[in-house]
Amino acid sequence: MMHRYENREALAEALAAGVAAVLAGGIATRGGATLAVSGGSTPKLFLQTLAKADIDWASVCVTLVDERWVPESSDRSNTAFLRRHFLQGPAAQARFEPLHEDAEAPEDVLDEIEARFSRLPRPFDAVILGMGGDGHTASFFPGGDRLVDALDPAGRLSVVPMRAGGAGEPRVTLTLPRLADARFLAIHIEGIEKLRALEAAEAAGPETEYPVRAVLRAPREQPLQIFWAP
Ligand SMILES: O=C(O)[C@H](O)[C@@H](O)[C@H](O)[C@H](O)COP(=O)(O)O
Repeated sequence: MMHRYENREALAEALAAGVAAVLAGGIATRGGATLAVSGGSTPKLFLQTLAKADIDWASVCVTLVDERWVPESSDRSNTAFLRRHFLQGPAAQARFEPLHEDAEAPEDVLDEIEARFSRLPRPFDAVILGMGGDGHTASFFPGGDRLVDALDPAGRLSVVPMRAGGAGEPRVTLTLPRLADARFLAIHIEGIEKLRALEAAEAAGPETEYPVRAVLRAPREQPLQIFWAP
């Protein structure tokens, strides 16, 4: 289902209101809620808006859909981005589950990260994905060395490392099955270039070409929500 807004402010307000309602619903019915968000640049305004929502943030667990393997002191760190733009004000009460640990390579600590994520409630209440102009989402990059594992709908892992030409540093990413069963699943994109890339991804073709296809094609009870503004 496609939601188009006149501008990015209106999109941020609408998406934040929708996610806050989903989280409040999770808290009311299950006593807690889980939210996985994307890094990159697009989510900043949405996250700043969501952080002010009047919900019981202490009952919310927040995590990332993917992380760049850099220390938190790096301006490439999605964790640092979240701490700066989201885990502030009321939302500072949320519990943050990091995807990164202090180690040279993701493989050094992968078992610990996998174990932590396997203990989180499943499915997530809300997952908000971004998308790159090359059709990647989370760290499902075209040409990624673990792309097939990450997109395996029957895969049992929650987290895989990923290296790809377009990715910069090594990444860790939640896997397709861990993300695609979210109660509320959204892709948030802005700008005409990303809209065109999404349209290209909606056409027939292999998932390895535009990995976001795996998300677009995942069978779901509730429709995937796409949020776009120019
Ligand atoms: O860590 C990351 O890089 C993201 O989670 C990634 O999947 C992001 O959503 C897209 O690359 C879009 O990024 P922009 O919003 O910066 O265009």
